[in-house]
Amino acid sequence: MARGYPVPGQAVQVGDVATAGGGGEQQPSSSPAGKALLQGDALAAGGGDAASTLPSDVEALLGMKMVGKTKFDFKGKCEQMMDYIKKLRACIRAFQELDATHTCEKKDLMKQLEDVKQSRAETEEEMRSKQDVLESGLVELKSLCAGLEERLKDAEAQKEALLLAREKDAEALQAGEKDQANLQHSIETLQAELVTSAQQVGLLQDVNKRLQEYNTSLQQYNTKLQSEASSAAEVISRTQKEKVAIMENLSTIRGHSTALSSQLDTAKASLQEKLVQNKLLMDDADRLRVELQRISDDRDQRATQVQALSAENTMYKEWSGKSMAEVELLGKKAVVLEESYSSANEHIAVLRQQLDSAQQSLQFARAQLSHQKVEGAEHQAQYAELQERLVKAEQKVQEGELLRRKLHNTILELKGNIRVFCRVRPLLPNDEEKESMSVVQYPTSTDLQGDGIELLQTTGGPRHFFSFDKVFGPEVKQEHVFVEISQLVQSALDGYKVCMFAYGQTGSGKTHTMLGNPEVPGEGGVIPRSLEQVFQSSQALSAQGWSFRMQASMLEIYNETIRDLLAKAPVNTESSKQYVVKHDQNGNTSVSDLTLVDVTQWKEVSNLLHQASQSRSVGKTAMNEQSSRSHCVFTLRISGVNESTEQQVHGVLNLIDLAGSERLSRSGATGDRLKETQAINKSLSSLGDVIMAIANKEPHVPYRNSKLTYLLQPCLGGESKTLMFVNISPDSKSFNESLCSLRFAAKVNACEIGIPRRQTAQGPRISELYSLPPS
Ligand SMILES: Nc1ncnc2c1ncn2[C@@H]1O[C@H](COP(=O)(O)OP(=O)(O)OP(=O)(O)O)[C@@H](O)[C@H]1O
Repeated sequence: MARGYPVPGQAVQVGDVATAGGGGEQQPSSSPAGKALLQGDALAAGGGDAASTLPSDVEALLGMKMVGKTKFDFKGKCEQMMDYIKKLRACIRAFQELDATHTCEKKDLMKQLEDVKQSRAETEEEMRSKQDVLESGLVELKSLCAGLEERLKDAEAQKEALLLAREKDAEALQAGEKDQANLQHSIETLQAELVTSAQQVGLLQDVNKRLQEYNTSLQQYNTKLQSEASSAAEVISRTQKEKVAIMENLSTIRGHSTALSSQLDTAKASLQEKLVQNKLLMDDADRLRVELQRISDDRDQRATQVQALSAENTMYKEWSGKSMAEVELLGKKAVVLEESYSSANEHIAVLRQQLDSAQQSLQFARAQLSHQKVEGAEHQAQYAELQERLVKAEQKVQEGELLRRKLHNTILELKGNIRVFCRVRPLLPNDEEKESMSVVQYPTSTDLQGDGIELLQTTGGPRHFFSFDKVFGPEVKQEHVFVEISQLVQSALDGYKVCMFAYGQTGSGKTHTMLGNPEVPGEGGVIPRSLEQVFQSSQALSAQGWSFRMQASMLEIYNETIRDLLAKAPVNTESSKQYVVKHDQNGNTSVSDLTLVDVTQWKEVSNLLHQASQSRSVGKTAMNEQSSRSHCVFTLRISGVNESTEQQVHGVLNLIDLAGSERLSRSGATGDRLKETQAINKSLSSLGDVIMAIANKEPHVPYRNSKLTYLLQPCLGGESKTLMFVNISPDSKSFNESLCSLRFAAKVNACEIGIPRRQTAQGPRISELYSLPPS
């Protein structure tokens, strides 16, 4: 830790609390002394490779013993000590440089890591968006393609239906044509038949005519035969007459008559034959007439048929004409459909081309993606490597930090000073001035960063610079504050007496720092965090044979009276008890009648803290809604035994939230509040007197002037490792109080109280047996 230590002899004022003395207020300066120390120093000479050689050297350095020429060669020992401190400082500077290098390297690595992360995130984002676009395009194309394929299917189905219909129509047409041809043929046949029938009719008419003629001739022949029969009868009569005559000539004529009778019979037979023939001819004529009638009927029927067929033919011709039109229409439709089919085919081809190109671009994108995945994997590997390096760097930084703290602690132990941490609270909404301005500034020069604080009045005037072991700004969280004190807490388990107290004006954040709000995660202050750490570490140590007994007590000093905050009876009613503070020869402090509670885990302590907070004297003041009107002391006594090594340790952890100093002129307190304020200011003033006496190395230190200073005697007198938080309100109205507090803290910081003692039988420090939680 590179910080300017107070220059002895410089004027310090402790304001209301402390009187003027030598001190810690400084002008800002970066000390070149450290560099000078390094020059010629064996450790610093390592330069760039100090990191590799330093830890073992440091261990050697830490193990170094001061040996004088003789037992009483204090001067020699002192010189060695000074030399040793110089080396340690040089070592710390080397570690700080190493630390700075590691921090830079860490920052670089973090930056690289961030860059890689960002570029990777960008690439991934780009790829993702590209992939999204392509995938959405592909999905669109696929859906379009699917739509078109569906349409194509529909069109094909339509086309097939149309082709089927066309085929059917063509078949129907063919059938129609066939029918037409058949009909034509049958018409022709019928026409031929008609012609034949007409010819037959003509023939039959001819036959009829000829038969009529034949009939007429037969009738004429009959008439002739009848005329011949009458002429034959006349002949007979004449013959008769002649018979007579002839009878006379009968014999003659009889012969002649028999001849004539036979001739008549023959004629009669021939006539009969002719009649039969006539009848037959008449029958023939009738039959022919009937036949003619049938033929003419047939002809009529055929003519009707022909007419019907010609009508049917005409109708069919009309119908076939119509179906031809339909066929034509269907053909046209088919042509149109074929056209749309071919255009759909073309469209599909175009879409297929598009799909192909989209698939190609998708493939390309996939290739790009896989390429980028490979790149991503490379980035990942780089990232992992960087992270590994980062982890290593962080480890180095942590190791360096641990070693730095160890060295720093060793120096402080050797110096025998009270350590002082300054904490500035943020401006609060209820700070008196609405537009209150901070009067606090922090030096930015690297060797003072985190250690320096400047106070300057808003109205101008001189700057007041102070440096402490650590300065926490308003933004610093509880956990970061605790990181800085965790080593000190650990010392309690090592058998040291550890005392931490918070000092500052009322409302400056003492209770916030010491107790905080343990119920809210991350808001717990030093007390809950220290106890949690102690319990955790003691549990971890049980694996190495350690068993611990821990006892907690809590008291408050209110109006110079001690009150037991863990007493069963209410604090105000147990007046009979006399709480007397005693210190034994080993520097152990006890308070008679004080309740001691065995605790084994944080939960139990948490309940105790809750109980104590109910009993504590708290009131509303003009400066703080919840002002602590007493000094509150939490004590944890730790006794540890290691059965395997027979080691014993007895540590004490004192955590004190002091009441806040306040100016009566500002607080305007009256009545009980006035009495409280006066008691608080008196005890704080006694604390200032004690500090002044120690700082001035006076033979008498007035510890007994107040209960507080008497209780804190072992802590202030060099028996314990002591740390003081000086809490500051940054508002301009609190300038004077802040200046007083800082001056007092600087004085405390300059006090040499001696080297703390460890109460243990033997063996290494417990904290060396296990690693501390990472800071
Ligand atoms: N570092 C901080 N961050 C945020 N708030 C803080 C901080 N320090 C103090 N406060 C707030 O400031 C107020 C006063 O703080 P706190 O009660 O701790 O002061 P105090 O010094 O204990 O006062 P008193 O002496 O009167 O008891 C509280 O509301 C507290 O929450």
